[in-house]
Amino acid sequence: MPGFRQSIRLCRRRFHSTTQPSCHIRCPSSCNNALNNPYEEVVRYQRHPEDTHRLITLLGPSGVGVNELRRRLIEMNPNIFQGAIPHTTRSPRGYEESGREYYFTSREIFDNMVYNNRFFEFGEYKGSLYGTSIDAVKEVLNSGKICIIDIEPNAIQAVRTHELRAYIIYVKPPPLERLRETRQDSYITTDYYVNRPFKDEDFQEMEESARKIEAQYWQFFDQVIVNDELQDSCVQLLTAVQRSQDEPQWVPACWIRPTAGS
Ligand SMILES: Nc1ncnc2c1ncn2[C@@H]1O[C@H](COP(=O)(O)OP(=O)(O)OP(=O)(O)O)[C@@H](O)[C@H]1O
Repeated sequence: MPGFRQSIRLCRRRFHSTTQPSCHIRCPSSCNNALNNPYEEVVRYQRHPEDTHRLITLLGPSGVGVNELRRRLIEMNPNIFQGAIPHTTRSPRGYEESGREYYFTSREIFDNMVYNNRFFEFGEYKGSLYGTSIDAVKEVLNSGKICIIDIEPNAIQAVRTHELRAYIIYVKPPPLERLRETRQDSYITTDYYVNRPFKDEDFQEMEESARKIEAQYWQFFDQVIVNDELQDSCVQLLTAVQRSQDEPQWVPACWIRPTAGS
């Protein structure tokens, strides 16, 4: 879905580069806000085979390869892995079908969903609204598949719920020297160019952004993948995703419903 990726990405970029609030993140009232609380009670959690899968959430600085990794994982086995279909208020193009590329909705319905906190994040790009909804994620999970989405760091709180039990994977840039070597033939999408080769300042921006994300959110990462060689990163991602579903993990205690007397 290049259209969506590009639109939401550019809408995110505008949000970061200006003070104009063009991209919005949902802040849930469930659990206490762990961001403001340095200590969080955790418990060991083992997913039961009949439980829905944990939501796989990727995040990282812009351009690091989050979307590439997500795309490759889904391509590996589309019967197991699936992204969430985004909502948009833009009109469908000839080949597009509602519920396949996007859920095409009116602005009124979209606004209603915003009002009812149904989006993890949403934003406006070229006059149209785009967003990832909780219901779209739940639809994938309820179908028995593993849902994999990418989010902005600010949306971490919105996915850390007992319903979604998000497993958060941080995609970290390798050192500058390795970025230069591995991205020689890669292209970055910016506000001005759909695709152009990476420059040193893109790498520096990526590193700066990574530092900020890590300083603020490190404690929420279940797994860190240094995206050096793409093939290695894909293997690491697949292993992490399998582990997240099949092996016991530490999760916030408030995700596990308290039993009487405990
Ligand atoms: N390990 C890698 N080695 C070489 N090129 C890579 C690697 N990872 C990603 N790329 C390339 O870097 C470019 C940017 O990756 P991608 O579009 O996934 O970024 P992103 O993290 O989703 O950023 P944004 O949120 O800004 O879209 C793409 O052309 C992608 O193919």
